[in-house]
Amino acid sequence: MITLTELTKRFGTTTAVDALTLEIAPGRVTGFLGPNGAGKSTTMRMILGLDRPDSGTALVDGRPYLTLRHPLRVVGALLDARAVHPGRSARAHLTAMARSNGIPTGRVDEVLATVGLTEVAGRRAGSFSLGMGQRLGIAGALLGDPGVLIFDEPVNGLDPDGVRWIRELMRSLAAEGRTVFVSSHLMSEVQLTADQLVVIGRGRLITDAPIAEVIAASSLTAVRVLSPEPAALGRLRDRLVARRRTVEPVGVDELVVTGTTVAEVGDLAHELGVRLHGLSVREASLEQAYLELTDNSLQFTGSPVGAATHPTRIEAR
Ligand SMILES: Nc1ncnc2c1ncn2[C@@H]1O[C@H](COP(=O)(O)OP(=O)(O)OP(=O)(O)O)[C@@H](O)[C@H]1O
Repeated sequence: MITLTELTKRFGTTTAVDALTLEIAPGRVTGFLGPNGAGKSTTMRMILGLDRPDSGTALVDGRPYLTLRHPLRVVGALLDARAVHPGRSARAHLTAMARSNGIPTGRVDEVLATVGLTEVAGRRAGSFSLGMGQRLGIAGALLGDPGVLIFDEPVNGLDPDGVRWIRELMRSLAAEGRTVFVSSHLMSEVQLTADQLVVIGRGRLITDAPIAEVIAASSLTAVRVLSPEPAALGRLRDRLVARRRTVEPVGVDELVVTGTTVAEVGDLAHELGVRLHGLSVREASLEQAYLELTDNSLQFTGSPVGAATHPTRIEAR
């Protein structure tokens, strides 16, 4: 469990993280999203004691990271896969980490096998490809068998096999009851991997909800209703409008409703005795839902190609 309370970090006049209050629960993968500069890395760095909050607290299993006697046994992290001594072998790197955290060195070979690096364990980490470096970073995160895992952009630069491997690893870590907190800019990947979504913009919390709810709440998610009885369909429309749902009639026998669910429309139709010939949902993609959510919090935005201007900074509204 990770608990953030009013967590705040300023760099000069920039408030990178702004009174963030949040609980990241065990047993599921929580995707951490936000536009560039939203404060994701800074939040992760504060959880790991690498940046000091100006105010508020970040606790891992109820304690500040810096008070943990053997931190790797509580929380494992992959922040920057290049943060490895290039002259050391993968095995020597992990062995040094294990020793400094009171972890039996026999564990090193186990994690090397888990991440598929056994064969190259004696090679210098500096000679590793990007994907091998990511795997080594993940081996380090898993070394202490921690209950909490934090990954910052773990699939950056990986090939499709590597991406799938990380997805399956994160799912299995969560299924074992661990807390898995992962940032990414790849929406399709987050949609496949995460259960819960935390979105921040300009350092502030925008959303903390299950992915399915975020998608259902998008204005681009719509329920389509077909009925052979226009008058009855009109009654259904009136009732939905009274509930402040957005209803768009298509001809006399069809409605497209947003801000609702199939269950709500189906139940209402049943209650009003409306005969239905079709009830289906057209789901927004996570990317569409995310873009709607972050529309107001983009810090840097480009102009359409051809407009010949440079990216501009948008001031807070
Ligand atoms: N060490 C630092 N010194 C000064 N400003 C910083 C520092 N670290 C981060 N910032 C600023 O804090 C804000 C949040 O940055 P952060 O890297 O946490 O965002 P992010 O959401 O991880 O972005 P990205 O998706 O681009 O990685 C940005 O405005 C950034 O420029």
